[in-house]
Amino acid sequence: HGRVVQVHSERVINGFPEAFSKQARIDMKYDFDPRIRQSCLGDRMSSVSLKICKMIIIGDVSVGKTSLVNRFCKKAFDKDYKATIGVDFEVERFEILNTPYTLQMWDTAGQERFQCIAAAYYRGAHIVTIVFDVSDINSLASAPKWLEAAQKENKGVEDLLVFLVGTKKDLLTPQAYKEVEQEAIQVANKINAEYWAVSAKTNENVKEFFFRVAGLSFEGTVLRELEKRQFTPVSKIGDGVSIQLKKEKLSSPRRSKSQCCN
Ligand SMILES: Nc1nc2c(ncn2[C@@H]2O[C@H](COP(=O)(O)OP(=O)(O)OP(=O)(O)O)[C@@H](O)[C@H]2O)c(=O)[nH]1
Repeated sequence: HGRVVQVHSERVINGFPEAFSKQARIDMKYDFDPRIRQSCLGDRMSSVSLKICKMIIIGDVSVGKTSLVNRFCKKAFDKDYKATIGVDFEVERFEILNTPYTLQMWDTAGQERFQCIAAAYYRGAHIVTIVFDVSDINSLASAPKWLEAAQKENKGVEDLLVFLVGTKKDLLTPQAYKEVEQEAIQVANKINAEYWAVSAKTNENVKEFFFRVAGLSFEGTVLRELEKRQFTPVSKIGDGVSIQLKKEKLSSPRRSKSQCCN
C-alpha cells in the first residue's frame, strides 16, 4: 500500500486536462469532479486500490500509431516506417491529484494480415484511440469500422472512452488542415469520440492528448470506485477508515460491466 513507485515529475497532473476541440469533446466540464478532488487530495484514494486503465490504439496501416506512442513514451521520432507485428505494449505511470495512476498502451498493427492477432488484445479496453492520418482522408473514413471492431471484442461495455486522433498535422498547411478538421469533427460526433489533431514529428499536442486521456479515464475510475464505496457498509467516504478492495491481476482478461479499471 501507499506510493511505492516514484512518478516522474513530467507525469504529474493536478489541473483538469483540456479538450482539443470545443466541437468534439467527450464531456463539457472544466475541472475534476469536486468529489474526486476532495477524496484524492485528502489522500484517501491512493492507498486503497490500484488504478490501471487499458488503452488500445487502432487504425489503418501506417497512419502513425507507433510514432504517437513513441513520441510520448520515449521522446523519439523515427521517419522510417517499421510495421508493427501484432501488438506492442507500453506503460506510463502518472500521479493525478496525489494518486498513482497507470495507463497501459496497446499499440496494435494496422496491417490486415496481423488483424486477428491484434484483435485478441482489444479485450478489456477502457479507452479506444482510433488514429487516422490527416493527409489521407481514406484513413478517416475507416474510423467507424475500427470502432466496431473494438466494440465487438468488448460487448456489453457501455463506458468505453473513445478518441479520434488525426496525426501528421505537420504535413498539411493550416488551410488544408482546417478542411480535414471539419470532416473529422463530423465523424467524431457520429461515433461519440473526442477529436484531437497531433504531430509525432513536431510533438504538437502529443503530451496534451495523453494527459487528457489520463485525466478523463482516471476520473471515470475514481468516480466508479466512490460509487462502489457508497454501497459498502463498512466504510463511508470521509470517515477515515481504510477499506480493503480486492486487487485484480494486471493480466485479468476482462472486467465486469461496472468495475472498469479497479
Ligand atoms: N510527417 C510525419 N510523419 C509521421 C508522423 N507520424 C508518423 N509518421 C510517419 O509515418 C510512417 C508510419 O508511422 P508508424 O507510426 O509506424 O505507423 P503505424 O500506424 O504504427 O503503422 P502500423 O502499426 O504498421 O499500422 C513512418 O514513416 C513515420 O515516420 C507525423 O506526425 N508526421
